[in-house]
Amino acid sequence: MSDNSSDKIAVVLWGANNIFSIADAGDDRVYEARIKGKKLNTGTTQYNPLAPGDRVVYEAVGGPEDSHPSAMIIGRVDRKNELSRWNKKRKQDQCIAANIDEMCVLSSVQSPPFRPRFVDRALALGEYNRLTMRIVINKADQGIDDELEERAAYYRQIGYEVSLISVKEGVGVDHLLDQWVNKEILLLGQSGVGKSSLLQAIFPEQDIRVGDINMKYNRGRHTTVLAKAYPRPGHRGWIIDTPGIRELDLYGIPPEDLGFYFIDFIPFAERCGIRSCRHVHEPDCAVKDAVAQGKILEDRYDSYLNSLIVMEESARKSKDWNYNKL
Ligand SMILES: Nc1nc2c(ncn2[C@@H]2O[C@H](COP(=O)(O)OP(=O)(O)OP(=O)(O)O)[C@@H](O)[C@H]2O)c(=O)[nH]1
Ligand SMILES: [Zn+2]
Repeated sequence: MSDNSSDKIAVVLWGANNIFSIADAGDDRVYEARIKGKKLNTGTTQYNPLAPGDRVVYEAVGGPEDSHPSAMIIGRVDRKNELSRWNKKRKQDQCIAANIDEMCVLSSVQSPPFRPRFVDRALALGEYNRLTMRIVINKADQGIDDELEERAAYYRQIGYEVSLISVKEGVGVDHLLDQWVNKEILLLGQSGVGKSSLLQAIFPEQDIRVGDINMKYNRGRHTTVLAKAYPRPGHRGWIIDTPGIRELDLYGIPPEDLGFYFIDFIPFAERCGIRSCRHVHEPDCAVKDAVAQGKILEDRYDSYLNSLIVMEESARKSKDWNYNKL
């Protein structure tokens, strides 16, 4: 549905078992909300009708004096974009977050070491979903070696923002926050890179241990809180944490299209001898030539091959794989 000027609109912060936490910038309140009539008409077949970042039209239940305000959700405002994944158990598409202004791929210099495969997979997924992306490398206090320096320079050269920060030493965090004013940011990162530490630094008054939510609403059911939005003071933007995302797969992308989502390949791929070139063993492959000439970073090509093998494997194995999502 599209929003009407008289509607009350709130942002979904998170949800579990059809109970949603929604925040209205207008009255600066957070409501515990349920869907009116149990089912929301969203026009999609996703497992979850709402995800963090969704704008919803709602009606407050009770008065403004209520210390635990509750609400009924009447509709969902059309999404400008979304990131979803395949829920293997339910065999259904599951939205991680909606209306994302920037997807931030968080990694670290050491412990855990910088993982280019994860970063490149995340970038491909973001490209596929037409998201704007930033790479943030935390733990800069541990010292950046030449290899990582080269990698960061390459990412910048192909068009991604790269930020080097140290949450521990407070370096770079304020600059990031300046860039994120009035934006909705989705944070993705592997365990241990400092995602909770970053969130805690940004929201010192919040208790970032997300396990609590799961325990409260998760008894006997198998719902994981995939993502949770934190509104910045004064609703000057939202930051969405993804505690329930342990791994990323390139859901939705047909393996033969993967090359389109490695943006540094695109100018070369147009010159490949075969139109449907996968840039593996095909003759006259301009992408492979560019790798040999150092125009494409070899390690990015390794990331591509690595993902392609995994995707082709799972496409063969699984009939659940939804090839024709788009
Ligand atoms: N040296 C250094 N250590 C950091 C920095 N930021 C976080 N750490 C440490 O890295 C470890 C992991 O940080 P967390 O914030 O728990 O990482 P996480 O990404 O939330 O990991 P999970 O909780 O497993 O998802 C902790 O011991 C932090 O103190 C940093 O900038 N520099
Ligand atoms: Zn090719």
